[in-house]
Amino acid sequence: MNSNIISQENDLIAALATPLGSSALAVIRTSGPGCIEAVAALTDRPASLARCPGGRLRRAQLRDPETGRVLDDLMVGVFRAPRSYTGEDAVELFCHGSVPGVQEILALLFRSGFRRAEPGEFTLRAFLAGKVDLTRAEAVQEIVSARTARGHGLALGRLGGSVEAEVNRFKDELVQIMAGIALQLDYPEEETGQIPLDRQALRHIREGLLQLAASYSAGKLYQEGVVIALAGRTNAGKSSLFNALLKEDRAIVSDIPGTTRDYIESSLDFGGIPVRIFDTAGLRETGEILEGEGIRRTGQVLEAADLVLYLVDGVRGLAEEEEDRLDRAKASGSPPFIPVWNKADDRACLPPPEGFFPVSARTLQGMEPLLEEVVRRVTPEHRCQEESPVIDSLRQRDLLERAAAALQEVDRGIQEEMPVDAISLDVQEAIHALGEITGEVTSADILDAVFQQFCVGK
Ligand SMILES: Nc1nc2c(c(=O)[nH]1)N(C=O)[C@@H](CNc1ccc(C(=O)N[C@@H](CCC(=O)O)C(=O)O)cc1)CN2
Ligand SMILES: Nc1nc2c(ncn2[C@@H]2O[C@H](COP(=O)(O)OP(=O)(O)OP(=O)(O)O)[C@@H](O)[C@H]2O)c(=O)[nH]1
Ligand SMILES: [Mg+2]
Repeated sequence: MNSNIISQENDLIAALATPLGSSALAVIRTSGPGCIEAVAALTDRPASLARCPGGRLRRAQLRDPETGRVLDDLMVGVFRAPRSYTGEDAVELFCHGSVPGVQEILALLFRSGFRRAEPGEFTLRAFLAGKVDLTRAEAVQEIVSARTARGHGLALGRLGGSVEAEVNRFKDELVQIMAGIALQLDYPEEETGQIPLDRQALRHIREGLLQLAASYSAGKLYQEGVVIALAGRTNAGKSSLFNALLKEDRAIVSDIPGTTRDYIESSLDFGGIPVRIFDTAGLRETGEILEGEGIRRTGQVLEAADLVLYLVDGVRGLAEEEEDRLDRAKASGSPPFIPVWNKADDRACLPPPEGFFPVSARTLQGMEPLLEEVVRRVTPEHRCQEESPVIDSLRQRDLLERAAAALQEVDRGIQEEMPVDAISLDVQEAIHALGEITGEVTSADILDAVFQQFCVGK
């Protein structure tokens, strides 16, 4: 990875900001000092574009200056420093969404003084220009990768500065406390012998930090989601339940055991949690080669699953080897599973054993309690209040925990009546960690690590 991306701040950069594919429009983003003139020189109206005020759109033809060939008839968005996303001069090209067309335009830009933007480089520049703090910059990528409306809403809140505000509030309180300590260090003669540190206030800040850190489990859940697999013996009704959950006729259902030969995957939104759900080949001892491979692949899916819905055909009942399998899974706790008693609509259905959820994939009876249980099982213990921000960055969580640990040291220091200057070091450590979250204090390595995770063009 490019580790000196920050030192190339003045380069002209360009990237496609939309997916490469056939579409109504495609957006190519460019940024850097002089980029307006550089793009203008590639059009049929260079003078007018070079004089174009910021925040305006102009229609133009893009031409290859060497051959005079027209590459596209497009709209050009002009932004003038510092009033742009990056804080630099910037130009956006709204072209026709043609794959070869877009590729030709990018190639022209790369021959004309632009280089390909690194992942996240536009947002990195916005951060370096002081347009956004690091939590908002991270939120930009979190918005792009959100998979449910809920995840998207939480990320939008972070872009709006919900995490930045909260972290700065904690930091300001600590800076106040630090100021009190500094005063005491400056005027030791006025020392009362009593350290003017409000332990209660410090504890309160520490709890707030830990609560925000703990919100990561919820943030991660809404962002990354969970994997749920349907398992059970052949004919239990896995594919029927899969179709019922997806509300579409996706998997083949038949009364022939072994209908599903390989796993099938789909996506669902379970109360805002993005779910990847797998229907698998039914489990049974078999000598048949093809099915044996299907079962091997079922094993792989089950291992990777966060939660397994284990289906039993309630008409047939539990097989002996099945009871053993469930007992073992229960004892080891892995993979976590919910036992489901299917075909409850059938008059011949046996009463469900203790702990089983009776359902019918056919009539959908019993689905509600089952789905509630699924959501309950995948939701982390920590449920945050609706208004409080939820973080989705491991980096931010680690720094919050580091700040909280430093405050614990402060508390210990006060209790053990350590010298004030020693205690102040831990307060400073906490302030420093919070400053790293917002990017107030940071290093090139940290920035590289953060922006590497971005899309190109963001
Ligand atoms: N065409 C386009 N759409 C976009 C973006 C973009 O960069 N370009 N965005 C990118 O993610 C998002 C919007 N975010 C943006 C943030 C700041 C500025 C900007 O130019 N800010 C200037 C001027 C503000 C103004 O004129 O009112 C500034 O902050 O000074 C633009 C978009 C989503 N939609
Ligand atoms: N009465 C009743 N029949 C069901 C129900 N669910 C599934 N079936 C029937 O059971 C048979 C097997 O269903 P599938 O969904 O294909 O079962 P499976 O577990 O995917 O089977 P394999 O892919 O072979 O492992 C089909 O004939 C379904 O119509 C149910 O809730 N009630
Ligand atoms: Mg099946």
